[in-house]
Order: sequence, then structure tokens, then C-alpha cells
Amino acid sequence: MGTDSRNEQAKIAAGVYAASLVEDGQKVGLGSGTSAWHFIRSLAKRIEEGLDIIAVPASKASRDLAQELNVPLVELDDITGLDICIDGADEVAPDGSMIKGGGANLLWEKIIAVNSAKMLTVVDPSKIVKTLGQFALPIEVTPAYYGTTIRNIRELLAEKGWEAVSVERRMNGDSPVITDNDNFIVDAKLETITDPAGLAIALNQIPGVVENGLFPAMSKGVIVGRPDGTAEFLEIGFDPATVNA
Ligand SMILES: O=C[C@H](O)[C@H](O)[C@H](O)COP(=O)(O)O
Repeated sequence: MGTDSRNEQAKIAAGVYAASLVEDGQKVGLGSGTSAWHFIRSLAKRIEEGLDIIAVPASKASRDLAQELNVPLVELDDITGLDICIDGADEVAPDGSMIKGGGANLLWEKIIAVNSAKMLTVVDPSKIVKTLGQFALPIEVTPAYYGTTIRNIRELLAEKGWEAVSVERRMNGDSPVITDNDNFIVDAKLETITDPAGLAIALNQIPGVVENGLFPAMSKGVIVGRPDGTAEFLEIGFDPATVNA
């Protein structure tokens, strides 16, 4: 089995495990990305079997998938918060801090995460890290004056001593990647991210930055799937060495 296919099997296992944790009557946040979509598929099967929940999607793609699978959707604005939200991550550290936005979704995801009583993360083992920062940090910015915003991001990082390797607008061939909110994504590759909370706050002070993909200490538990179809629930404070051993 190739690495991609092994990771896919692991993501399916994490999604199935996560869906088994959802309880009748809950209001559920549906994350985005390939791992979260496996969760949505598995949740849809449980709904077919009688599970009674309502859900809010964290991206247009997740909304489309949920609608196709007859998952009952409501507007977040019409309810007061969610019981649980299940989402993927590009990196997750032992304190529950994450980098998200590898698929250009982060703004709806963050709104949903902060309005959920509990956020759980579904990943394959490759996403578990000791310290965030191998993955370039996605930052959603307005198209208006994005070049100036990128310059301001570079200046902020230099000023704070957060060594940046590169800060670039994300492209898809010759076209900029456009988010669900018609914004651009800027990917900031840092040497390492030692202060996710401080960096997240500082980035959001820059006019033109809509939101960033740092989710500091937000996850309340990590479900790691494995290529053999098993999955493990990691409490926050887990030892990353045991995951990739
Ligand atoms: O923008 C995408 C989201 O933040 C995803 O949850 C994240 O990129 C992880 O996606 P995947 O499960 O496909 O690796």
C-alpha cells in the first residue's frame, strides 16, 4: 500500500471512530478536509440508522456533501452554539494547538470551533507534531491591497523575531486560490511556531488579515486513525513519540 492510500485508510478509521462518539440530540459542527469528510460520511450512515442530530458545516464543500447525504443542516446563527465539532488538522501539537487551512478553509472552521462546547480532531499519524511549524501557516487575507498585507505580515514576523522562511500568496497554477469568502490565502512558512496564541493574536491585528489558521489549544482530544483500520483517542497532553513510534 502506498503512503497516500495508507493515510486515506487512517483518515477513514479516524472518521468512523469520531462518528461513533456523536450522541442523539446533539448539535454537531462538521469540519472540512478529507478526514472530516470521512467523519461526515460515517455520521450520515448513523443518521440513516436513526441517530437524531442537527449539524452546521464548516465549508461550502462540507455543506454540499452533508446535503447530498441527507445530514440535517441548520444555520449557526439560528441556534446557540454547538455541542461538539469534529474537524481535521494539518498539524496538531500535544497541547491541542493546530494549524488548519491547508485546503483553504479556516474562517468558518474557527467560528464553529469557538462556538462548540467540545472540539475533537481527526487525523492520520503524519499530522501529529511536537511543535507546530513544519506546515506553512495559512492566513486568509482580503484581495484588496493583499500585497501590502503580505508586506505587513513579513514585517510583523521580523519585528517579533519569528523567523519566516517564506510568506507567499497561494496559487493554483496561474490563478490565486479563492476561499469560500472570496478572499485569498497567504502561506507563511516559519522556522517553528513556539507561541501559537501570541502569533495568532498578532497576525489578526494586521488590517487585511481576515483570520489565520492557528487554533491555539482548541482541540479537546485527538482521534488518530491508523492504516490497519484502528483508531486511538489521545487526551490533550499526549506524547507524540508514542504516536509515530
Ligand atoms: O482547509 C482545510 C482544513 O483546515 C482541513 O481540516 C485541514 O487542511 C486538514 O485536511 P485533511 O484532513 O484533508 O488533511
